Amino acid sequence: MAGGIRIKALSKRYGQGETAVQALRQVDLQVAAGEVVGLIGPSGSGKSTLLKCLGAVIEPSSGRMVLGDDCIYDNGWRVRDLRALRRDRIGFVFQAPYLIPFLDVCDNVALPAMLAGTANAVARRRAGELLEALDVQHRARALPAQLSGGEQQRVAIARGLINQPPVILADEPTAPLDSERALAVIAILNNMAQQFETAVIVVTHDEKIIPTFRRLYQIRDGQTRETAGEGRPLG
Ligand SMILES: Nc1ncnc2c1ncn2[C@@H]1O[C@H](COP(=O)(O)OP(=O)(O)OP(=O)(O)O)[C@@H](O)[C@H]1O
Repeated sequence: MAGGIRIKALSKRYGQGETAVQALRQVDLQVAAGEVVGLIGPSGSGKSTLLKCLGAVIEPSSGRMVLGDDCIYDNGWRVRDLRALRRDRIGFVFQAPYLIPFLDVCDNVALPAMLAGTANAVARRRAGELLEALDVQHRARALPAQLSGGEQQRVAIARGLINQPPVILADEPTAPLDSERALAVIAILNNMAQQFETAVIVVTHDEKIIPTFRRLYQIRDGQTRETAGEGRPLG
């Protein structure tokens, strides 16, 4: 597989001895470039732990993860610079947009590219293109507080895409949005996935968007099960 992400027999245990918690047990998951999958499961089932392992925020206890053609973890071995990996190859979209209040929309989007060493003018031009693709270019000079919730979330998606990461991890990206805006965000993630060949994983409890996924992973007690989704059309 040229792009995308896959994990094999990934396990994560927190702590030691009697108080240890086995949060993930031999999880397998595979998302191709251009694909959007849902990850659902009850509270405490391991969703956040899985997302943090996929995002190289925490290290799994065992198992293998491959991003594109590169092995990231392999049973105790790991790539040296997880920080660079997170910055350059993983896009995060959260429930709250976490925009920087004193930077305008364009600079909020451009910042991760600037931090990765892209010249400011190039980063801002790329930010402008993404804002256009997400239909918020008219708000480029506004401060985040001047935007609606849906606009802020689109800006956060643009920021997640600025370094053209092969993987986007979205944690409850539609929770605060009404039905129409929630479906619009999922439509955008689908378009972006296809346009930029990005693998997108959406953790969600949101009943409004679950029927839109073609493929879902259900997680329970740290184990995943792959199911076919309804794949309901988005527009
Ligand atoms: N840092 C930690 N130390 C110890 N145990 C943890 C830690 N983080 C999570 N856990 C435990 O691991 C299990 C999985 O937690 P996780 O946060 O991944 O679940 P979740 O599905 O994301 O839950 P929610 O939907 O409530 O956020 C739970 O039993 C939780 O108590």
